[in-house]
Amino acid sequence: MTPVIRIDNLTVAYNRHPAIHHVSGAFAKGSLTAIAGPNGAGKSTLLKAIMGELRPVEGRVEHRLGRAEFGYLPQAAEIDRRFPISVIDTVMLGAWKTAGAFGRIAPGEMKRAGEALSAVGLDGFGKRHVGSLSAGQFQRVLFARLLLQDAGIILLDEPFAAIDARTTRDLIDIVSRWHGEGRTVIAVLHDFELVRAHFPETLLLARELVGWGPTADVMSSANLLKARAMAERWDEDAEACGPVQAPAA
Ligand SMILES: Nc1ncnc2c1ncn2[C@@H]1O[C@H](COP(=O)(O)OP(=O)(O)OP(=O)(O)O)[C@@H](O)[C@H]1O
Repeated sequence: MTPVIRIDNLTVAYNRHPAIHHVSGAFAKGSLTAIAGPNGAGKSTLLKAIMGELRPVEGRVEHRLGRAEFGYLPQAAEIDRRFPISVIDTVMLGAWKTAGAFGRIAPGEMKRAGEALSAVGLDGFGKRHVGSLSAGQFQRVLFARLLLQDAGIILLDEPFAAIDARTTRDLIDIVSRWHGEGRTVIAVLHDFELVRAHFPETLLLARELVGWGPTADVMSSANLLKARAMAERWDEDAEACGPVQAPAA
């Protein structure tokens, strides 16, 4: 295995309370990994630490990748869709890597944005305001933006939450295509059926690491029980840890 991201004894805290604690391991280049675990297990925190958005209080995330190599889909709840922006302009935000000085759009990017919208089944939606879309349509737009960004590492936070079965199927097809193209995909998921059906690797988290490896091994009944017990124990016992965390520069 060729590791593309190594995690070494990683602890991330909010106001000195650890959200994830002493996590170590590595993501192989081209792997497709689910991050699973109970509510509050630290899944989103781990994703943000991998991106460099949160700074560890202990340990480190190691890679040799620039910011442009990371494509990120935040949780839907973190996005304000009242911002007055069209569908096509939202997709074009994925082209920032190739945008010139003062955000000038490189020739051909508009065409690629249209193609990305087609690929997610949203032909003809370009001029619509994002606030007018259904949750599933908006998620398709965010996938189109990732298609345009063309990143080597794709981080998805609950990409299939609150969307219907057909949209989920279509978006899983895109995830599988990214995997087939050799990209490294890491997705936070709460739906264990989806994890078992579509994700070869799983990182099971309950603030501490419960297991990390082939999904069939990691998602055992014993590990899931352990994860639940660990999460409940942490809720009661979470202690202050390390210095106050500063936001990443
Ligand atoms: N900005 C923040 N400030 C303070 N505490 C936070 C912040 N973000 C998350 N936390 C806390 O850190 C812990 C881990 O949160 P995180 O969102 O990473 O978990 P999660 O596994 O993604 O949860 P869920 O499945 O509910 O989305 C939780 O106890 C949460 O309340």
